[in-house]
Amino acid sequence: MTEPTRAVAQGTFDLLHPGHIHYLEAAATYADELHVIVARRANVTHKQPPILSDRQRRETVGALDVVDEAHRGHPEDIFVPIEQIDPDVIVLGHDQHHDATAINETLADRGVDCEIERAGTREPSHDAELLSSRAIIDRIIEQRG
Ligand SMILES: Cc1cc2nc3c(=O)[nH]c(=O)nc-3n(C[C@H](O)[C@H](O)[C@H](O)COP(=O)(O)O)c2cc1C
Ligand SMILES: Nc1ncnc2c1ncn2[C@@H]1O[C@H](COP(=O)(O)OP(=O)(O)OP(=O)(O)O)[C@@H](O)[C@H]1O
Repeated sequence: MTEPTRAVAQGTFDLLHPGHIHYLEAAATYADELHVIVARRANVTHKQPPILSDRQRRETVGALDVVDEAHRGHPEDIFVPIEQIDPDVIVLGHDQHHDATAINETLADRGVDCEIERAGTREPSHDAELLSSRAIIDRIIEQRG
């Protein structure tokens, strides 16, 4: 019997919304199993840190039907979980700043044979739909602050 293929998605996943679901469902189409790496709070330096703890974000993402396993990210070396999961494909989010060429070079250096793909964008389906954790926080501050 052949081994199931594995896709990896990754991100912060603070305050889940339909944009996250869209990304995870898109990533799941690339393989038999979807593994998600949830970024450590200390590594979220390109924007405001998440409201929810590392553990809560991992447990919530892991409870979604589309996700086979959610992993807490490594604190120092983001390629350690990748080496452990040994995916067939890493699916980047539509707006993620990561450079696919640089990731490919590191994967080759570390002996991981893996493709890089990029998921598409989910547009709002109605006026009030919020597809960003930051936008949800702004709405809370505006309405309850
Ligand atoms: C291939 C890959 C592996 C990653 N692994 C980790 C990890 O082990 N630990 C971690 O804290 N973040 C990890 N990240 C997440 C990044 O550190 C970054 O915080 C994340 O991409 C933020 O995405 P967002 O702005 O879409 O939430 C990884 C990112 C990539 C592209
Ligand atoms: N509207 C969307 N369409 C497609 N993918 C999305 C959408 N929103 C988020 N994602 C994807 O979900 C993953 C995790 O996203 P992240 O945790 O950064 O959420 P976010 O809501 O975009 O955050 P923030 O609002 O704080 O920037 C990323 O790969 C991101 O590209």
